Amino acid sequence: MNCVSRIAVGCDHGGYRLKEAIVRHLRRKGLCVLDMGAFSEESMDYPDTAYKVARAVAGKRAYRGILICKSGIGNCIVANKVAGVRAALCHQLRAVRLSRQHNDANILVLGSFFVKGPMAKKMVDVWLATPFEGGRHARRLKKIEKIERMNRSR
Ligand SMILES: O=C(CO)[C@H](O)[C@H](O)[C@H](O)COP(=O)(O)O
Repeated sequence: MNCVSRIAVGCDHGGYRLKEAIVRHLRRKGLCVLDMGAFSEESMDYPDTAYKVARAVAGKRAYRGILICKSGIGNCIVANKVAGVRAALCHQLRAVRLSRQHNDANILVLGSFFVKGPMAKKMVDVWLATPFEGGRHARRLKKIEKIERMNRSR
């Protein structure tokens, strides 16, 4: 099992079933998965797991993260509060590719109300396989990092 490229995965109750399917999919591919919950469909608060996954990615305990809730919106809001995280909420394959090519997204956020099993797995595969293009996009990410530093100093 490839634990060098550990992927942290998290969800709330609304994303639980899809999270379970994606965790199985990743493990079948031989990837090392850090399943940070939720572990049932019992109602819970998405910030709890979204923050754990974001910290795991920002802290380099996972090289990528995947977050799932009903819309994906709340998870994305939480994850992007953590410096070093570039979380992208995607409902289409094209957005998934662009999130990697242009934004070097390190967390993929999915909404279970918008994306179902087979497409979600395809999106994850594309997301993991698509490289960052660098160049002008790297210049823009440096500006985001500068904003993060300025925010920390306030
Ligand atoms: O973050 C969200 C909304 O922006 C997620 O979609 C949650 O899954 C959703 O808010 C949960 O709603 P519920 O009525 O408490 O199940």
